[in-house]
Amino acid sequence: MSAPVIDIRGLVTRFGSHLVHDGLDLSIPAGEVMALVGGSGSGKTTLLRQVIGLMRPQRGDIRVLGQPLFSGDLQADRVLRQRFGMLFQQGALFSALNVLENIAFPLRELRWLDRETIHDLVMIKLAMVELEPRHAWLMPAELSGGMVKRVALARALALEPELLLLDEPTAGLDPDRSAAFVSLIRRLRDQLGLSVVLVTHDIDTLSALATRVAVLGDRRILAEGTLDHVMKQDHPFIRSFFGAARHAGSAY
Ligand SMILES: Nc1ncnc2c1ncn2[C@@H]1O[C@H](COP(=O)(O)OP(=O)(O)OP(=O)(O)O)[C@@H](O)[C@H]1O
Repeated sequence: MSAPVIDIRGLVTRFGSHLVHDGLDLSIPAGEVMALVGGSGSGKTTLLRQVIGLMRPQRGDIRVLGQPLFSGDLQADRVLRQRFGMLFQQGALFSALNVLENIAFPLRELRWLDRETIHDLVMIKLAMVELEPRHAWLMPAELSGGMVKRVALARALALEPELLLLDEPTAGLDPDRSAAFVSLIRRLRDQLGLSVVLVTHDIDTLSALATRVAVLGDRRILAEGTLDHVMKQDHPFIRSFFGAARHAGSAY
């Protein structure tokens, strides 16, 4: 198996007296699409926030792309953060910036690209997510839910990351838009050779995208492996989450 893109050891997360993760271990191999599932409040989003360095755990080690997070070396931390992209649950676009400026944001932060190059790169990213050049001038409030997700995905891909993290990528989309967004992610993943980690509640999204599944529950990883392997594990959450799929027989 290839080297892990994310390696988490002994993670402990606490909000006041509320213990969310307690000695959680998880290793995600490169090249996989790992779906992270778990009950509401099991700590999936918190885990993603920790992996991108937005939150520091009370205890434990997180290595991303072989590098420790929070190394204390600001330059090394910045370079590491440029190697992964994150799609937040609601897109998290800057509402005062238009589409072009939103996608350009991480490129401008590099401080060494000129205006013209940034413009050209943004147009390439827009085409990658199947939007048109005219969409560059729209404000986030003028976009449909599906377009917000595409713009947020283009921004997450702006720096050509090796690792893409997606928090509920299809939440809030109708079935057709959801299926179209899933096939876009799958195509980009194949074309760009990305490793992907996604949090999802949606069994259709999971079965269409994931090559591996990790189940978060009881403050740790309950099961991890292929969908077939995980579905066979005997745990109340796993039984209820995958129950419909199991009854559907060969559908998954
Ligand atoms: N900043 C915070 N302050 C206090 N508690 C928090 C904070 N962020 C998360 N929590 C709590 O930590 C737990 C895990 O939250 P998290 O959002 O990671 O769960 P989740 O598995 O992503 O849930 P969902 O599927 O409902 O989005 C929840 O009980 C939540 O209330």
